[in-house]
Amino acid sequence: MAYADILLEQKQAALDDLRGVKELFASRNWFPGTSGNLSVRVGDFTPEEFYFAITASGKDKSVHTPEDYLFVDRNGKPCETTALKPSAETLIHCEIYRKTGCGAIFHVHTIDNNLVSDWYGDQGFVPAKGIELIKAFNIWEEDAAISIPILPNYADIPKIAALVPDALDPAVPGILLRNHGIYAWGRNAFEAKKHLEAFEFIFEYTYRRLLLNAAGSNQAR
Ligand SMILES: CSC[C@@H](O)[C@@H](O)C(=O)COP(=O)(O)O
Ligand SMILES: [Zn+2]
Repeated sequence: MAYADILLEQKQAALDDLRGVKELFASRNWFPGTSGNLSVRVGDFTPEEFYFAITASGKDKSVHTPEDYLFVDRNGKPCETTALKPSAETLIHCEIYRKTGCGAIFHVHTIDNNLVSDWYGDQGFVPAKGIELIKAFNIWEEDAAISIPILPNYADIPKIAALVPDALDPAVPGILLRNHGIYAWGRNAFEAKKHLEAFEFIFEYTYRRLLLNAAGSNQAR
């Protein structure tokens, strides 16, 4: 499917999704200092050809302007003539779409995801076990355990993007960049938001659990 074949209504629906999520996440202070980026895919998907709307780079994501988003192709190149630059991290979105065929990807920097990704950075994953919110990933097994992958936070984004395919765990719709933030995705904006919220719950839980452990409060367990 060519970009020209994507209906105006489909593009508008993607922009509406992005606007709603951006406003909500901004209200949670999930975009400090212009950090974070959001994207929603439009039209049909094949790994060889797909398109998505993504936040423009360096914008204040706590306000709405006519210059907040642009459409790009599978290589992260703008589909229409524009002065806007796509997110500096667009290539990571491209790689996640290409490998998973998902419909939306949300990236945020929070204190919790930074601290936890750094704490477990050397081992390359955050372990999570027996936390109820794991069910948000459609994992219903009792006392389930997952590992959330952590990639190094290279300044060179293509170098990070190249690591994405091997880091992906089909059961876990997210990847951390060490001391940077998380990418979470889903089949659509609703599911990507659900997954992101579950990850952030797990990171806050993990952080507090580590503090409790350090305080020796769980010695009976
Ligand atoms: C301003 S700090 C955050 C950036 O370096 C980057 O990690 C980020 O998430 C936002 O980049 P952007 O190009 O606006 O999408
Ligand atoms: Zn970032």
